[in-house]
Amino acid sequence: MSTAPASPPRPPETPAAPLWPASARAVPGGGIAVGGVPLAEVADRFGTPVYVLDEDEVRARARAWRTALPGADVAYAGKAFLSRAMIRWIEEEGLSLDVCSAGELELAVHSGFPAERIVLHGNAKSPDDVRAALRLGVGRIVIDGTGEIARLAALVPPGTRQRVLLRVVPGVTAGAHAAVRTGMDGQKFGLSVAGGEAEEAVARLLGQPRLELVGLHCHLGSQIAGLGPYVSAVRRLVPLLARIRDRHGVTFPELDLGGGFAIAYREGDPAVDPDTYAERVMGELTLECGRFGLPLPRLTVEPGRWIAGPAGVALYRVLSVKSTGGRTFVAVDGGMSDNPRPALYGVRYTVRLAGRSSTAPGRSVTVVGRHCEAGDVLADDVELPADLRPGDVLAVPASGAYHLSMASAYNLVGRPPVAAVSGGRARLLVRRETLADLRSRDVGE
Ligand SMILES: Cc1ncc(COP(=O)(O)O)c(C=O)c1O
Ligand SMILES: N[C@@H](CCCC[NH3+])C(=O)O
Repeated sequence: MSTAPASPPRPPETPAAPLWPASARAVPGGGIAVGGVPLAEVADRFGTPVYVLDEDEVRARARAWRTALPGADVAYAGKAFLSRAMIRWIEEEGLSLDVCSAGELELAVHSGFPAERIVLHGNAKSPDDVRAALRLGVGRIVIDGTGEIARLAALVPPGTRQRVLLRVVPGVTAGAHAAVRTGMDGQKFGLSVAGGEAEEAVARLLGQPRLELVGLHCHLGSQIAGLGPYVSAVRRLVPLLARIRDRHGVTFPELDLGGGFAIAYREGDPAVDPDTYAERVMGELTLECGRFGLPLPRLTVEPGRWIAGPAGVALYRVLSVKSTGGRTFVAVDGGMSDNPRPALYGVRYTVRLAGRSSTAPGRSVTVVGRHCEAGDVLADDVELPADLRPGDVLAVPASGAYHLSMASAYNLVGRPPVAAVSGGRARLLVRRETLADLRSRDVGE
């Protein structure tokens, strides 16, 4: 008999987190409502698959970081999910915005986001990215490599200075999957602290009159469930700041510790709590700066998943229910084209019947997508009612981050729409990608 693997120990500062937006309610007579709107209604009105985004949840989550870290700069990482409405909410909540391409940047600025509150990242910024950043006047550009320094300086108009941060690699291993661990040497982002490349780049940057180096940046990785890695990063970066002060007589006004804060995907998963982050990480930063006689820099954090993820619920319709080889497969009308995360990182989700009630007993099923890969699995061994049938609406919580922003046109299915819910009303934010959209790009013979 096989025994279930023990769940990994949860760091004490990361409590189990709710899976659903705070507004989620059971609908009398069956189903689930979010933002005061029954999910079955959203599915009927906009079709499936459809992504539901709870506006109040996004705003509350954005505010949670600002409240936990008064005086700090909270930059939403737009790669998690970006749309005009999202940009407006983030702007109205007083956050900054982290972008990593001319595309994200142009959308933000053309949606009215103030360019001076934008931070541009990227390990391989194209000439278009850099030109757009300078033309639109972004607040800060994060230098990721030594070769970028002279190239950027050459493009800055004479008589002006561009504020920059330098992305460094503190040598901290953290993150839920190898593909999203960026805090240690041996991966493509940033410059090594241990190898000396970071200090060498600081010296070069300080020699560029058109660049104003305002601080260091690091981003350790994503879906980091504990705070230990952030504390370790502070312990590596503050001594570096002291060495820079001793060598160059410069103290930086800013320190950007990136994002990466974990959310829950399944019942019992841990998540980072902003207040505990503030206590532990600001506490450590204050202590370390005091130890080295450095003034406290203004902290920047860059939460992406933590703000957008739990505010999103994906809705699918069941297309087939099939028992074969000892398993029951429930296939839905979306999958790895709208959510590539299970295939990329082996993540498994929570799935609930959302459109009706059922008194049937539960049975264990595997919820799969409609794409042509056996790895297109949304959830393994989840309990769903035994009377589940084609046409039923299923809801997948924690779907707001890194689904649609990484969605593809695989199998020419078309990317799903996004509907915002708030105060009992639903409205379309992003329309469905149609077959006509897909055909219109195909211009050759
Ligand atoms: C530089 C940078 N900042 C912030 C983030 C946001 O990460 P997360 O969505 O895990 O908070 C990322 C992505 O991992 C990133 O690359
Ligand atoms: N795309 C990853 C996170 C990477 C964050 C970007 N640096 C995910 O879905 O979990």
